[in-house]
Amino acid sequence: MTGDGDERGGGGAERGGAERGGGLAERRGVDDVVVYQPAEDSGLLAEAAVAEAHGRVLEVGTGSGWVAERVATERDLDVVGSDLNPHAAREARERGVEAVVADLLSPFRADAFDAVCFNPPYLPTDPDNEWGDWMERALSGGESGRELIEPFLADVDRVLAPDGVVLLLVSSLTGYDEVLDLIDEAGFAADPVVEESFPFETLTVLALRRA
Ligand SMILES: C[S@@+](CC[C@H](N)C(=O)[O-])C[C@H]1O[C@@H](n2cnc3c(N)ncnc32)[C@H](O)[C@@H]1O
Repeated sequence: MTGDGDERGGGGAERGGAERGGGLAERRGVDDVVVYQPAEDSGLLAEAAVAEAHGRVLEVGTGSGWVAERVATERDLDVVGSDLNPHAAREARERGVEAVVADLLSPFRADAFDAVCFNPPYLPTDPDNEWGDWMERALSGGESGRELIEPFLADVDRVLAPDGVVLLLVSSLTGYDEVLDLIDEAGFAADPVVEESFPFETLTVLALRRA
């Protein structure tokens, strides 16, 4: 998505549980529900994944499940979505996507996937301004913008089958060259698949293959 955190979330996220402070939503355990809804970044990841994915596919941070659903239906591939946010996993399942609650790649076994897609939370965020809710989890990449990208890249080789591909969305706000360095350190070579510029950022989806 384009611009700052509000713009990224404003078009892309839906806030549920309107009643707060002990209201019905909180009593039902759904206070502060936020699931990131498809936006420009989602569209770019879907375009790249439809073009490049093969075999068994994992979408990390699936949010609404919209990207995973597109890959499954347009390519007739077996796709699993995962998200730290249980409300997202549920929404993805309601869309027909097999989805699980997971922290990045931790529960998945070695060599499990032929393609792994990720549109990470990537906005650099001042720690004093972090909201600590599901919206912040969907948007914030911590102070550097790379706090989710770093552990993802450090572990993704493990779950990737031979000849596997990783499709990673990168924003210029996150530090493109710094992400390329992390990719290199993780033993991958990167090729841009799709790229689009907006007033405040350029979004690129990179295809990573073992160097
Ligand atoms: C920018 S949103 C992308 C959502 C969806 N893939 C899309 O493109 O529309 C990032 C997603 O990553 C999820 N997320 C954040 N931290 C995570 C973690 N540690 N493990 C898995 N998912 C995480 C968020 O809940 C959110 O759904």
